[in-house]
Amino acid sequence: MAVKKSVGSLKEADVKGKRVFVRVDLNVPLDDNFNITDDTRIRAALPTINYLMQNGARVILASHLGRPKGVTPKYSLKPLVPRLSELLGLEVKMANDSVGPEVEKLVAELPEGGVLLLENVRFYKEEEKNEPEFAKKLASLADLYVNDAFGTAHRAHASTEGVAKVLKPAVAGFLMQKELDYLVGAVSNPQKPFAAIVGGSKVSSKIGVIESLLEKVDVLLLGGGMIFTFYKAQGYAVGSSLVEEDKLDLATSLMEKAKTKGVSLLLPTDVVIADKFAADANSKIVPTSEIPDGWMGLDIGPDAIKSFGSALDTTKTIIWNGPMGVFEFDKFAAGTEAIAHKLAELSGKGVTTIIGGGDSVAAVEKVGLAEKMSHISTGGGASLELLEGKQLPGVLALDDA
Ligand SMILES: Nc1ncnc2c1ncn2[C@@H]1O[C@H](COP(=O)(O)OP(=O)(O)OP(=O)(O)O)[C@@H](O)[C@H]1O
Ligand SMILES: O=C(O)[C@H](O)COP(=O)(O)O
Repeated sequence: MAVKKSVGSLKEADVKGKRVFVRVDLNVPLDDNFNITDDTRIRAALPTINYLMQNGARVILASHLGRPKGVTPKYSLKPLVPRLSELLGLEVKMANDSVGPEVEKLVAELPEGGVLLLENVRFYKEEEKNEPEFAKKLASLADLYVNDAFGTAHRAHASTEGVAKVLKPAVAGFLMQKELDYLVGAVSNPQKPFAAIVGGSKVSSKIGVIESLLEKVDVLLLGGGMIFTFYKAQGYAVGSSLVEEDKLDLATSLMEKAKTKGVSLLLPTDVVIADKFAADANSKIVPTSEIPDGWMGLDIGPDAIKSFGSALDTTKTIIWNGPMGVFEFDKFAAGTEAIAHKLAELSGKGVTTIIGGGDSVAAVEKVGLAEKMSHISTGGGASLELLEGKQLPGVLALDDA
């Protein structure tokens, strides 16, 4: 079955005066003083909330934060209220619970265009267990369901999946739709040539993505820690670089598969090596075939940056998942940053550039290029699962278009 992307649209729902239950992903990072350190996910939820407010809906927002076990004050959503209110230009009301009489009263008092934020749905163990009774309690609060929590759509939880089965219509919000348009639409029906750049630490966590992309792309560029498993599989010495010994055969078979499919698979020809895994390590640049004992590859080298750049120059669609090196250390961030700059440049020339979540998004944001990309996913695990060709339970449960 093709990955579902055609879902009921919010634009077609009648929302005036209606109580609308909106599942958002406000799982944002907070520091020790409960300050939000990255509000991307809050801003990404605004188009749907603003639309509902402007169209006279009574908006009930539900989200999780972190992975609490039971009621845990440190995972309360209360610290988000000031920022959310500021961004929406209205005073958002906060409930102390996510179900029950107090919440029902606050919902009943909500004016048209008003917004109520429920407390962390994961304070109830029933949420992650997707218990139908809990889903029914959530559903009883509203007249229709909107899922805009793309980042949590790979979880079959009560507020992401269970409630969509009992509260109808159940439609996608604008963020959810945009994520599906890019991560399913643009990837399954790309403008060609289509290139994928896959990095990150281990090949084991990216097998599904690489296998699925090999069916679709013309060019596959590999970077990050996983390349050393590919090099070792070809008989090269890789020093103390990250290697998954039990994945050597798999690396060989992925290279063979690329050949059979006519995919041009490029591995970096040179690497930046370090004498220890640390920000202040000594470093040098060597051809990938000449890594000395005791040294480890922590970034792709300048020749690789050049050849990756030329391979990308002729493409029309690019998807990127996973950093090219240990970009958290400045000394080993050049490869990842160069790819981010290349994609920004190509975006300006009309190439569709999609950043598939997780650390690559953090890297693009670090260099201030997020605005330049066609699409930056707000989902880590969710985007990875979509790129692997998996169905997301939170999407499957929504009405068909
Ligand atoms: N050569 C390398 N050696 C060791 N670690 C590396 C290397 N290159 C990149 N990494 C590390 O890989 C990590 C990211 O890997 P991961 O597989 O989690 O990528 P991701 O898919 O972008 O992230 P997420 O899993 O959060 O979606 C980074 O922390 C980075 O430091
Ligand atoms: O940050 C995420 O990836 C989502 O909010 C999902 O969170 P979870 O991994 O705790 O389910």
